Amino acid sequence: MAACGRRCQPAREACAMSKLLLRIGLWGVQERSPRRVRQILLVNLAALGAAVVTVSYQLFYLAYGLAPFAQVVVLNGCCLAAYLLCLWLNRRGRYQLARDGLVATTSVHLYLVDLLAGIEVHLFYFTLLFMLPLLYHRQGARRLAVLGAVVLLLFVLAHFGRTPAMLPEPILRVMYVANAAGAMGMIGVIAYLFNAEIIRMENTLARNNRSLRRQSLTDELTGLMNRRSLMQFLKREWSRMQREQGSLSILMCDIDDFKSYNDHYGHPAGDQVLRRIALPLATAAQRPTDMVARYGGEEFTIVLSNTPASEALHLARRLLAEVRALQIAHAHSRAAAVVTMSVGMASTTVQAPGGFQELLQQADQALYEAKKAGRNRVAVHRRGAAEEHLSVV
Ligand SMILES: Nc1nc2c(ncn2[C@@H]2O[C@H](COP(=O)(O)OP(=O)(O)OP(=O)(O)O)[C@@H](O)[C@H]2O)c(=O)[nH]1
Repeated sequence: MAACGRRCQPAREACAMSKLLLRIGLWGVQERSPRRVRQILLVNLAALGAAVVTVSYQLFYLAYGLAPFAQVVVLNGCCLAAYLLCLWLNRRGRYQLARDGLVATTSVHLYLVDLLAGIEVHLFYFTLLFMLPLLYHRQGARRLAVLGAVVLLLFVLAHFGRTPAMLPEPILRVMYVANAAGAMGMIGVIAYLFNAEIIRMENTLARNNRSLRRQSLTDELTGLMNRRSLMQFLKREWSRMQREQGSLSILMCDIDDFKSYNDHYGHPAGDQVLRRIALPLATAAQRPTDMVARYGGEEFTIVLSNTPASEALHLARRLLAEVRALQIAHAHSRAAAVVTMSVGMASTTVQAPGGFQELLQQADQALYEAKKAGRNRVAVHRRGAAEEHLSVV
């Protein structure tokens, strides 16, 4: 129930008020469970509200003359102590007792005040009824219905069973309006706070969902897209290519002799290499329709939409040069004295049969050829008129 979200901006004052109420209602509360915090807040605010109303009445009796209201004044004093006790119980961690004590005290208090002085404070039963589902949300519908029925019964009994009012008509009218306004106001405040809480929860949920989705599509080590998002992207681009009669190229990149790099320099150093190599790859494919993903292990995949084979090959060569230019020493590589990579490339147009899985497979075959031919080079899967063949360039 802490801070207001961005939605509070247009209603800054209202937000400040809810913050103040939250601060008052949760003063000294150490609890973390949101449900428990809501209950404590509600009990504290209701106990404080009841205490304020009771004190107002005590002041009124004091000004008007205590004698005719002696019984009510004593009753008010006892109930005031009980409301304060509820606040104290919450601070001591006796949450259930505080809640039950508040509901019991309020029920009896309202009933007896009406019975003894006929002041129509039973209007506050509306507030109590509104609060019950929020206070006893775990109790089940049946128990809640029973509690609600008891409160309603008390309301009816108080309404028809109260003594004739001891106050003259104009004062009584004003009190009636004040009680009605007080009961409605308290319902409004509670509804406002809970609505603010629902909005805050919704925002948190949406934020968490976005973050989870990002995590499920991203490779943690390199920050590139992962294999799952690669597949989703390829599926989408494949359909787009077919719709728009375009072309698609795939580069499958694999670091050379990475096992021996790990063996000699250690796994953390290997991780660092993966991160460093991810950078030129990510910056190389920058069109919105391009994608770079970590396919798995030390293998990266680049998808280039609407890119003919000649352009894709140019990019592949540039990438090989950029990785070499990183100058990461690799004394145990069979390809060079620095870390290098091999690239397998496959391109297709809409006229070509097969799906994107086939294209991936072709790029993989080309990568195998590049490795076989000595690493640190590009191999292209070419589709001839009569047959397919691979060429290392
Ligand atoms: N540091 C690190 N190593 C990884 C990671 N994922 C895979 N590897 C390592 O990458 C190595 C890949 O080895 P191989 O598939 O034998 O290939 P290679 O040694 O690179 O040889 P060629 O591909 O034939 O050049 C394995 O030793 C894996 O443990 C990772 O996230 N971090």
